[in-house]
Amino acid sequence: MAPAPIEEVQPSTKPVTSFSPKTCLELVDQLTPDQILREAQYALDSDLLALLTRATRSGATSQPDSKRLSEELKSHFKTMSENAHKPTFNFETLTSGISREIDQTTERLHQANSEMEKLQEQIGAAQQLLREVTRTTSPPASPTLSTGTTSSTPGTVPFEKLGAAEFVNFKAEDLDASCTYDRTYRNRRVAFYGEFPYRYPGGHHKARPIAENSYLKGIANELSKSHPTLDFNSAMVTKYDSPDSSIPPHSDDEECIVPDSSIVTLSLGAARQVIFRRKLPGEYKRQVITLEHGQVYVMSRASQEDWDHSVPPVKRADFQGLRLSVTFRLLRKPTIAPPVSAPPTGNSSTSKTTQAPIRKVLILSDSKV
Ligand SMILES: O=C(O)CCC(=O)C(=O)O
Ligand SMILES: [Fe+2]
Repeated sequence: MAPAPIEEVQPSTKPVTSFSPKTCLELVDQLTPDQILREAQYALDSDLLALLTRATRSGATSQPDSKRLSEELKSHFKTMSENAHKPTFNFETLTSGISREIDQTTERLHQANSEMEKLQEQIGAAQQLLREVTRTTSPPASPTLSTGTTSSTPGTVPFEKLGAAEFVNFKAEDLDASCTYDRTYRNRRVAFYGEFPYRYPGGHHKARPIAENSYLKGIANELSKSHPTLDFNSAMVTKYDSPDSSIPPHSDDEECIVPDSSIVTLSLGAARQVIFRRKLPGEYKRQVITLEHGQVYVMSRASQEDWDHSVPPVKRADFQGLRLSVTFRLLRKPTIAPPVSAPPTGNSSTSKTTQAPIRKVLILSDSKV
């Protein structure tokens, strides 16, 4: 059977009236449910009407064309129903927009990071330059001995050099011959004499009084006579008898040295250098003194917190021979730990010397070894 011809449908002849959105809403409010349905149907029809009009105008009366028209209608309805459920914003557009923003921000972050790295490099170079300039241009500090219990300020030096006259007649060889050395380090020997034992990182010495009428006693007596304010109760003789003989950087900061006392060193024999370094972080200062025979230098115990000192090795060709130093210190009376098994006495007025327990500590500071 031949398909019925499609009648041409005239577009709606309804008069076109324009309403403001407000009026439209008011009108919709007044419609009954049936009227709303009819209006919706009309809106839908007007789309269909337009399609049918287009199809008939183009003479689509044959079967294949009517099939095409029906396909077109189906696809039209499909699109309409899909659009009806689509959200008002496009999710994909939104996410791709956001990821583009993220990419741009990340790129800007990378640029900022590399700028920051460049700046840090420049700051490092500037700091290095400043250190160099400070090292080469800082004027020598005035030789003010940093004494007292507080730490020294960068402007002061940790030693004071005293005159040599009183000790020039003492001989390094004679002192060496009269000493009994009680410790031998890698390249120097040490003889300790004192009322109390002396313990430091890397070594310790038992108490051993300076013998009356000994050569060392003569030196100690001379020191007490010529510098009566310098108080000491021990003397340590160090023997440097080769170019390698040296003492590494260290501080005489042991607890057993009386905190506000002075540490006095006499140099006998060949001249050697002593190097002082300020050891606080961020502060660079170095002082070198050359000690001749008979010279004395004094350091405060407090300065040991901020400075270290050393006697470096010398070149073989520069080695001038035997040097002995004698270091006088004021040591504390050691505290005695109570016997481990002793029952509690219940006596709260226990003497101070029996209170401190023996503690084993791992010492990580530099040593005199
Ligand atoms: O020999 C010197 O001048 C330094 C000795 C010294 O630093 C020490 O015995 O602690
Ligand atoms: Fe020392």
